Amino acid sequence: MTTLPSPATKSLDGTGVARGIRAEVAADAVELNLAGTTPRLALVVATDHGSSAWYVRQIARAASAAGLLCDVIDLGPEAGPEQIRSALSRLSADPAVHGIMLQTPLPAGADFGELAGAIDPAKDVDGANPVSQGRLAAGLPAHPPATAAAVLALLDHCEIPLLGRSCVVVGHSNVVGRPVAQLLLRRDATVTVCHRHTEDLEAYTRTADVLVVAVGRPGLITAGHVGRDAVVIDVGTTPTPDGGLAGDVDHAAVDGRVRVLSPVPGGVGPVTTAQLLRHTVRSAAALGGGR
Ligand SMILES: Nc1nc(=O)c2c([nH]1)NC[C@@H]1CN(c3ccc(C(=O)N[C@@H](CCC(=O)O)C(=O)O)cc3)C=[N+]21
Repeated sequence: MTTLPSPATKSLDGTGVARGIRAEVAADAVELNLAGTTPRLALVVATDHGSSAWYVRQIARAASAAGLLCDVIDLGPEAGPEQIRSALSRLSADPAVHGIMLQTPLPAGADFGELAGAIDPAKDVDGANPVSQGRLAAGLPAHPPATAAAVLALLDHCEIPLLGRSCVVVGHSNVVGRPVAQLLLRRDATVTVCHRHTEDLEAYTRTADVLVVAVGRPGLITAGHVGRDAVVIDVGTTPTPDGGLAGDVDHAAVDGRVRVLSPVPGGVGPVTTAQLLRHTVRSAAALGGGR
């Protein structure tokens, strides 16, 4: 009997996938512009958090390169809930705006779900309104959160089969874990959702053909948590003291053990930004009107 060599791990190229999506978005934006609609995305910011500021700059740059307009409405970290709500309501009523995103984190006392209720679901390009989340769960058309959509875009890019497969999602946040589970269910995967109170996490994650981890705890997933041949999507992005980013997966420990692994940085992150733009051109096409 010979021992099989450990499988080589393929690293997912999120940057390349994002580039492809941005090219599609740019082509769609040309068509929309010719038809008289310039897709317009509005970002509402009420935080001075570094990760949000970085993301806002990134979105603005990618939007302008793809032929979309992007407005940043910076209300400052002291903004009150009513101020945020009225900005979202005004943008929802503005026919020139096709996409609206409320950045997290929010000031203390502001509830994300409550405020996102003021975003017109037709413009809710980051799937934040509880109505969008409900529609997603009910299998109705809705934009999923961009990060959740990015996870599926990466899996689809590699043609990972989902129907009937064991998919384990670690993390049950409204921005990633829950909507990813809903998207996987829509594809008839067998979905298990684990979270901070799950006992014996490894027992679940080891069974996964596809493992999606989105909790924000570096090193949570290590060699004992993954089966050979698993496809692992690492959604964590925790800043490290040296100015880098750490995912939730111990990449050195699982490398060579799993079949596919999405890196951090360069995995889900860049696809998230591209997906937000994709949702915006889709909304612009559906809404039309107003330049
Ligand atoms: N409502 C809401 N939805 C969000 O999705 C949301 C938000 N608020 N607030 C801020 C955070 C931050 N965020 C990132 C997206 C992409 C990268 C990204 O592309 N990162 C690069 C690397 C960045 C680097 O090198 O520093 C990567 O992963 O390769 C990072 C962070 C989305 N956020």
